[in-house]
Amino acid sequence: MKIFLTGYMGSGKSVVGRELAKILKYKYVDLDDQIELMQGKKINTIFEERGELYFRKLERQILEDILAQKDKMVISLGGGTPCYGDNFEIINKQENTKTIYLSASVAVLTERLFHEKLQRPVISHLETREALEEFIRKHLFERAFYYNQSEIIIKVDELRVAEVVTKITEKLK
Ligand SMILES: Nc1ncnc2c1ncn2[C@@H]1O[C@H](COP(=O)(O)OP(=O)(O)OP(=O)(O)O)[C@@H](O)[C@H]1O
Ligand SMILES: O=C(O)C1=C[C@@H](O)[C@@H](O)[C@H](O)C1
Ligand SMILES: [Mg+2]
Repeated sequence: MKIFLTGYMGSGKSVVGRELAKILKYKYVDLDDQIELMQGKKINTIFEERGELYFRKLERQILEDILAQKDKMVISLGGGTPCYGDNFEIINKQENTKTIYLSASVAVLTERLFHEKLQRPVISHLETREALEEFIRKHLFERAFYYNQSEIIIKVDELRVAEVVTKITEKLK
């Protein structure tokens, strides 16, 4: 089985995905890390040098590579991956996949991302907490349409990472 984690930046796809893979003894792939590895560049640099569209094409290519692999895997998608082109459709078309939306509130995302926005080119220009919150509110509203197409939805605001992992393993039974 391939388990795909979806959700907004800061929802915990990477930290939860890594732990979930350990517990299930599945291979772990972080789509963003994979892009950086293949390009030998940070995502920030790719955005700066080539722009977002180029990044989205890379993201799509790597998603296709992952889908072609046979291993049992946990895949942490990028925050935008399910929202571009037919990325979500090609995931759902595959047999034996589960998609899981880590759903966090605007307040929690703002709190987490304010300290980490510089690694994330989509939000790095937002200087104040208020500007970041306003941006996330609108952006999450647009993107939630895609994230909500995931088969399992976990509300993560009140949960520690280990608790999110436990919830997921229970829902997978
Ligand atoms: N359940 C949680 N409780 C507390 N902190 C959390 C939780 N989940 C994630 N975090 C923290 O939030 C930050 C963002 O998490 P993470 O990098 O996993 O998000 P992401 O969904 O992978 O984001 P991106 O889409 O940008 O890759 C990290 O500092 C992480 O430790
Ligand atoms: O939400 C987004 O559009 C992004 C999220 C990150 O995971 C990275 O894929 C990149 O920073 C873009
Ligand atoms: Mg991540």
